[in-house]
Amino acid sequence: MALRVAAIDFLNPAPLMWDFDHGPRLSQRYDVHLTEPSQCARELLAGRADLGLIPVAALTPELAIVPGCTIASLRQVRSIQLVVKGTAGLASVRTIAADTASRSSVAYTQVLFRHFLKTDPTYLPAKADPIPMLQSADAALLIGDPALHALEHRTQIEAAVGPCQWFDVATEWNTRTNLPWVAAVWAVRPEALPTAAARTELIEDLNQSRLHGQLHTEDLVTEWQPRIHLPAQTIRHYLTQNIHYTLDPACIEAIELFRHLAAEINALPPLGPLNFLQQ
Ligand SMILES: C=C(O[C@@H]1C=C(C(=O)O)C=C[C@H]1O)C(=O)O
Repeated sequence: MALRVAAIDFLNPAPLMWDFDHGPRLSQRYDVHLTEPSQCARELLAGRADLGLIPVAALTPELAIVPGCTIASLRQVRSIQLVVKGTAGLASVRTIAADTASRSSVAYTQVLFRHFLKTDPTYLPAKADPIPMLQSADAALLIGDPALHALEHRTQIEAAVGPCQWFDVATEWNTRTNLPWVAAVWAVRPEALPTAAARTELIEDLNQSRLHGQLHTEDLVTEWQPRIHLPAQTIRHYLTQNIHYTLDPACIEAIELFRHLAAEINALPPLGPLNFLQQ
């Protein structure tokens, strides 16, 4: 039976998805469903998917992280923007309209304000549409492709709502912790992979797909340009410089610190030691 996969319908996971999207090899063994990050986590946790590319904010002790792949950023991610109206900076923010597609970025923003800045803004769930968001709150938290588009349309947005300051949430985290910012990992319900052979095959499939995707950046730029309507150079830079795809020791340390701080401020339940899928 094919493994049911919940994956994210944004540009950033595209390199991880290369082998799923190109050629029949994986399409026979995996049944992929694309949705938004918060929904991927819901599907995995409800047992409607066996494997999910899920926000690190949604990890639970029952799930196992598949080693090797991540959606992270070493410094500037571009696609997680906290747009603050006016010029008074982060300290002035009392209300944030937040994209409901996000789990990790909302929790990182809560850590930023409550732990680091010692303020506690209110979050207003919103659709990813910067002008109405900024008309209804002091700030807007945009994630994924809508954030990349908003950056391209800064002038129009500021013409409608007035001058804004644009904060890159990954940079804010990295400046304060000296660690990468980690958004998502592949996670699995371990009971879906009862044999060592199945676990080894999954780890190899996902890591091979990442390596192949990273070797095909120019093909991804060509494929995504008509889909996302961004300049080729922006897509290329995003896939090669903004997003970091390897779940290395610094990323693991970052997940641990993020979940520890998020639990301390009661933004997320405590997670305990990270659980990795063993071969
Ligand atoms: C880098 C990004 O990371 C995404 C953001 C997530 C979140 O905020 O919960 C989850 C998964 C990632 O694909 C992005 O979408 O911009």
